[in-house]
Amino acid sequence: MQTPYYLIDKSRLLPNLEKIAHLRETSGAKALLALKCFATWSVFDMMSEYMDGTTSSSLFEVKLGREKFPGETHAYSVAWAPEEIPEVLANSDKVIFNTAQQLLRFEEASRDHTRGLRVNPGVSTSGFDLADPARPFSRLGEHSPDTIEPVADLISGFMFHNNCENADFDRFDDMLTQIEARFGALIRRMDWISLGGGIHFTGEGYPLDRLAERLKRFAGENEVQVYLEPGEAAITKSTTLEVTVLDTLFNGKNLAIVDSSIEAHMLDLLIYRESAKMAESGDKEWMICGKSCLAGDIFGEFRFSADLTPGDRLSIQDAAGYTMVKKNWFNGVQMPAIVIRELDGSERLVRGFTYDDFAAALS
Ligand SMILES: Cc1ncc(COP(=O)(O)O)c(C=O)c1O
Ligand SMILES: NCCCCNCC[C@H](N)C(=O)O
Repeated sequence: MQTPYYLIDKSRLLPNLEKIAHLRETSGAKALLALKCFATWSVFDMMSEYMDGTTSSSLFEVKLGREKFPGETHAYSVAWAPEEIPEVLANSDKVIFNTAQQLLRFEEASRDHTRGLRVNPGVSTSGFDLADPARPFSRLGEHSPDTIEPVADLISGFMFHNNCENADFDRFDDMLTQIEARFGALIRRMDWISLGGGIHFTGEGYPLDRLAERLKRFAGENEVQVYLEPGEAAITKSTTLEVTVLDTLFNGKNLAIVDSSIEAHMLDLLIYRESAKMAESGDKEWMICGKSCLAGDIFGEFRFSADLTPGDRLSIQDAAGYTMVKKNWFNGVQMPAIVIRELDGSERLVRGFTYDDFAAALS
């Protein structure tokens, strides 16, 4: 297979999905895939056996979820445009408004639809200001019970999303208790509550059964159906970005240039200033660099058992979340193909990209 390509390995996806299924069974919560994180629909047939549907952040994601992922389709956007509403309603089971003003603006049009409102609890867990939903002056959801109360009869659910890569169950538990203290009276008037994504419950050692117990208790005490919206947790560690070394040089450090670009193919790492991950180890230190013209197009510094030479193949780990959905044509660098490794080990190319795709992205 010609590199670069994202390799989605179903045998590495499966353990995440099995944990999701266990959580659903033991807690009663429903799990919706957050398409903003991962929208590679060629594996939706498998994922939909373990999950209840999708949630979205735009009209196009709503339509993709409805078209490609059996089950429930939740439609959320930070702001809906009037012209989007008919298609949003036609393609979703629930529509979630970000503000009371949006809800009132589209009240008549959406009257026959199941409706919800995003609530910002003002507490969050995020190591990144950029991804902190409760950052100062956050536009993400209504903050005050006083603003929500007058519109509460127009909706049947709330969506809270205030976690980001949160692997600390006690912190989650504590924040949920704070949410109940502040919004409990309103929550008990609802039929369903989404607690969003950002809970790293498929990670190694996460106390899944404590989470299940907490969700079940929350649902029981408030008499609501709970939803979770996992993105990263659903696909973590399932995928690699397969690349080839094109050139090497020494400039105070050993540098290897690969046929990919962090800017174009793993943009989140650059945005959040994180290193890529490599499975190898050894005593040979190499900096792995992208082939775009950006001086800082660097995947990271890694150790290998042998020095690298042109033609060597490398697997950049954990390359599913917020990668394929954000890939771009910067520098016209060859966009990685998408390959699926089936459970029997066979590999199939599900999407390749050509010069025509590059040219068609602009006019
Ligand atoms: C409303 C909402 N739900 C779910 C998610 C998915 O989060 P994660 O991929 O961290 O699980 C996000 C992330 O932006 C979100 O904003
Ligand atoms: N690995 C660095 C942080 C990634 C942030 N995750 C994506 C965004 C998140 N779901 C959000 O709530 O904005």
